Amino acid sequence: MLIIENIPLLRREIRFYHQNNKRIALVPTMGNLHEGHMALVEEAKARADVVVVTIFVNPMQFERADDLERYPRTLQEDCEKLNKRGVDLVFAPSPADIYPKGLATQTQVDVPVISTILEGASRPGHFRGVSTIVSKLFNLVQPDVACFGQKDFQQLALIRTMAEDMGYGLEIVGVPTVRAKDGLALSSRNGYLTNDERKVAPKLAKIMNQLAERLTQGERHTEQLLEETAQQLREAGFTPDELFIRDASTLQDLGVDSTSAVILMAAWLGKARLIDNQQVDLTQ
Ligand SMILES: Nc1ncnc2c1ncn2[C@@H]1O[C@H](COP(=O)(O)OP(=O)(O)OP(=O)(O)O)[C@@H](O)[C@H]1O
Ligand SMILES: CC(C)(CO)[C@@H](O)C(=O)[O-]
Ligand code: BAL
Repeated sequence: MLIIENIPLLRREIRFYHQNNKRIALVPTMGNLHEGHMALVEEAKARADVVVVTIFVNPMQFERADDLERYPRTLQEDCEKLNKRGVDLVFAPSPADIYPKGLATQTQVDVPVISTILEGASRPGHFRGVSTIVSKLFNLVQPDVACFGQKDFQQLALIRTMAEDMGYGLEIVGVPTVRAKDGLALSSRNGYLTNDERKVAPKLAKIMNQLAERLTQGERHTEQLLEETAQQLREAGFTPDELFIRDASTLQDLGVDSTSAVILMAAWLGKARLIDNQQVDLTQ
């Protein structure tokens, strides 16, 4: 497995893959890899000849300096895990490689509406940072296919929109959320939980499942459902941050013709902001 830290060497390798007619799959990450990331790697392997994983803690998408500073950086362990999975190339640049002029004058890519609603409203600038870095990675790696987790539901929708609007002509694959046995969605930020908080954390998914069940049973009074869910979260020890029931394809409010809903949740537990989501079929 090649580990490359600068752009000229990456370009050389990508040129080589193209000359040999290799189909390239890209898996963008911020490192501190867990089994969720490995599911993306396996999906990428199944869909291409060559798998490129990027590890870059992207400063442009962090709206809080303390979050950026404490984000776990574990490059050596990450590379060992990726090597065992048969990844071909890891691209792990520094911020100076990606943003040589700094952030203030860097060209940005923005996907209107979707970048400022829901999670975008509570994390201003976050999605502009995501679309900018992912756009840059698409240009550098020139993949045929790129894999993203459904755990970051709005991010996946944002990237699909950007790829289509900008004519990238690559396939965007959404991979189902990998969970711990007790139901907690795997996330690098779970590492911020204390042992006691870790025992409480799976209640987020449980409460979400109960809400999904009520929607499946035909309940549609969303305001009341959300209020009751927020109360359940508070009683379990969370501080709810975001709680939405939206149309899964438009991310707008449910309408009479909505066929699929998505529950989007973010809640604080101690120092960790946990997120989760679940799609619900409304046609049953
Ligand atoms: N549990 C999971 N199952 C499937 N995909 C996941 C999971 N966790 C993260 N991913 C995906 O891995 C990619 C990289 O995510 P990232 O490196 O931010 O990891 P993370 O664990 O989500 O960290 P955090 O949310 O704390 O930043 C994204 O496409 C993300 O959706
Ligand atoms: C897609 C991504 C790697 C861009 O920095 C990041 O937002 C993430 O890890 O989900
Ligand atoms: N996995 C989403 C990246 C972030 O929270 O910044």
